[in-house]
Amino acid sequence: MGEQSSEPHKSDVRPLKIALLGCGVVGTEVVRLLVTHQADFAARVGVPLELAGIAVRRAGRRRDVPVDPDLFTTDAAALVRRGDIDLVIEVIGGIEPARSLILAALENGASVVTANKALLAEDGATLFAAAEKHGADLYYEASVGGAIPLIRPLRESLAGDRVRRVLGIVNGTTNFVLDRMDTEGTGFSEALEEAQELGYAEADPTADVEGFDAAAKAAILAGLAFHTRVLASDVHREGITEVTAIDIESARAMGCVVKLLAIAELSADGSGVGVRVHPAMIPRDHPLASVREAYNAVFVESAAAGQLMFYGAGAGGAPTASAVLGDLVTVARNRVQSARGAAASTYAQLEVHPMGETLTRYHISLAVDDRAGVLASVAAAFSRQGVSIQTVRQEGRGEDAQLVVVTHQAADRALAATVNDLEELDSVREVTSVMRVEGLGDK
Ligand SMILES: NC(=O)C1=CN([C@@H]2O[C@H](COP(=O)(O)OP(=O)(O)OC[C@H]3O[C@@H](n4cnc5c(N)ncnc54)[C@H](O)[C@@H]3O)[C@@H](O)[C@H]2O)C=CC1
Ligand SMILES: N[C@@H](CC=O)C(=O)O
Ligand code: NA
Repeated sequence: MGEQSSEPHKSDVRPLKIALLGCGVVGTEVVRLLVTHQADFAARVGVPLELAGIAVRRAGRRRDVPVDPDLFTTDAAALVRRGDIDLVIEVIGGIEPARSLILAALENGASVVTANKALLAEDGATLFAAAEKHGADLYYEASVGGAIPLIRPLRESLAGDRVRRVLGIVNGTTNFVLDRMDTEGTGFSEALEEAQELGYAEADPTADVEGFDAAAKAAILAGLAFHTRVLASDVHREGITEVTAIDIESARAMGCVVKLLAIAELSADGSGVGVRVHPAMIPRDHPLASVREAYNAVFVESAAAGQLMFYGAGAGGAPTASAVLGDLVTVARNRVQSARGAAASTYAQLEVHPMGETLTRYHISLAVDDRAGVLASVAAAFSRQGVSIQTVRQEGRGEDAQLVVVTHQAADRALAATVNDLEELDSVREVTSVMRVEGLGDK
């Protein structure tokens, strides 16, 4: 920062008091930045912001934050109910006690900033209703894409356009793991441990590697993009635990890289949305292929704006704290002006279509017998499900014979049924790799 107020705040102005819930990876950085840049915050908001309490799970732990130790409490419920608290930052994560604490804070009239995508994608409606009822703000920029401004552009900048598709990498941990597997041949567990040490992973990293975190983010993005309500449980979800070194090699052989993608699309007739999270191969010259380490990137396609791309640090303490503090300044400014941000817009009430109806393309590698007629039997399996093949090539001979098939677009259900059929063929010794392909065009 470094920017200073040209007019120092007046000492008789009542500061806005902040309760911080959780002092882990993100919370620690929030405190550090809030304290270090106190004067800038006061200048930007118009009144000083004062950290009035920090709720932690365990008392007495040595914490590397520059504040009075008396601010720490293990009684988060009492802290959010205090009459002097204006703003609450929730960075505990998970469903409970975060939900009860946010509801109590809103009932108490405080505005809330949260990074908690799991909670928003499970029960955001209850939280937004409480914010509305009590005339408070509920902001959540850090919940998707860490530091990257995504919530505000969708909620405000694109509010006059019609979004058709959102496609991106929204989980830093899995991108970090897949990137290490691809570029350095690192094993899955080793790469995951490194991501945990760097503070990217959720408290339970299953949420990352099984795609729950990305599914929650996809639900939030889809809801905002299409003005509807989407829950994490509506999202088709596949994580990266089944991605093998063979998949990564197969992708490389076809000039692709494997990424965990989150995709939300409006159906052709606009009557519904499809929302999915799964690993997919994308061409190495696709912009998403160059998203490395824990970075995130999201494409938004809309009717008037065309294609927009948002890129940046999707995880980590300081980047996430940046988004939290951006929201904090906004809700604090609103409070100073006795104003509120716009309520959540969910008027469209779109149906969420099942994955089976979604049009996708598959890359399939098969270990096959190397004899006449095998290609015909494989092609027949595709044809039985009405799936058109774009390319097929044989690699290796004899015991090493492999067929690599890339399909045209088809309903995902037909592609999955084709894979089942292939597994039953005598001439197919093993289906060695199956993965969806994105970014090759729609046909
Ligand atoms: N770490 C990251 O890169 C990002 C995290 N987020 C979200 O930010 C939130 C916080 O994440 P992290 O800081 O990484 O998690 P963390 O696990 O490092 O920190 C959470 C803290 O909350 C504390 N806590 C648990 N129960 C508590 C209670 N009842 N009262 C007070 N404190 C309690 C824990 O002891 C822990 O210190 C989560 O919702 C996460 O999904 C969002 C974007 C990025
Ligand atoms: N665990 C998440 C943190 C940010 O949301 C991730 O890895 O992206
Ligand atoms: Na963000």
